[in-house]
Amino acid sequence: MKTRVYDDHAALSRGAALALAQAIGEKPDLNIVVATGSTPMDSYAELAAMQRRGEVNCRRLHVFQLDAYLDVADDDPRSLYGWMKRSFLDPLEIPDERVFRMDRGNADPQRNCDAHAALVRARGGYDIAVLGLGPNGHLAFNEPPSMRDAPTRVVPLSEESIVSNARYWGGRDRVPPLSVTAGMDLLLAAKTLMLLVSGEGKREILRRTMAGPVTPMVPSSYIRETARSLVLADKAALGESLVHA
Ligand SMILES: N[C@@H]1[C@@H](O)[C@H](O)[C@@H](COP(=O)(O)O)O[C@@H]1O
Repeated sequence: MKTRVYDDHAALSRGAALALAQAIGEKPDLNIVVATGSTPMDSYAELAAMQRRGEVNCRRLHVFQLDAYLDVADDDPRSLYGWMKRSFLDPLEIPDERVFRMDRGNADPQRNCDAHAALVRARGGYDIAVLGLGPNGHLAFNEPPSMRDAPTRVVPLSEESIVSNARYWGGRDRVPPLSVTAGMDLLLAAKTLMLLVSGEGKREILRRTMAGPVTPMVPSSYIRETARSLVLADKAALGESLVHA
């Protein structure tokens, strides 16, 4: 695991966009899986601004969906696909045929998960995973406890995730209770795993991610086991002890 420290959220977003642009410049059709959530939104906007200036071309990327709420249709604006479309696919002008959704059309959602994981593997795995850090250390919707080899699967949302997503749904009772998520196995196998972390509210869980025990109770702690992981964090998230570590 490597760490890059940024002064604030704006610098983190520019740094993440630059890192992505460099990788895309080297391999324009790379396989990327992208988080929704608030943290990476400005990074995606920076990347889109770079594309408008002709500094990067993201139109040939292969984009994989990271997670989804079960039983929420893709055309619902609150779906995670809808969020990815607005924040990443549309601004970067990525055509539909280069996007791999977590197809939830099958009556058996686990079969969809298995098929999606097989597709990711058949296409060579993720080159880049852009991830956010859940309040309880979840990556995508790999809620604690999740082992390092947890597969792509249906997962009930944890209480922490329900609370943190309640603002998007108009109250905790309206948050969909089930999700599908890319597995820890796929995410940890990414050639580059970028974890974006911003703000003081993430300080304690980032400390546990980087310096606590490696444990299924903090799924994000497994990123320490691979040299292919990169934490991009602002000083507010890192706090004094980790900034100077
Ligand atoms: N399932 C999503 C994750 O993909 C996201 O990365 C994380 C952090 O979200 P945020 O960046 O808003 O803190 O929580 C959500 O529940």
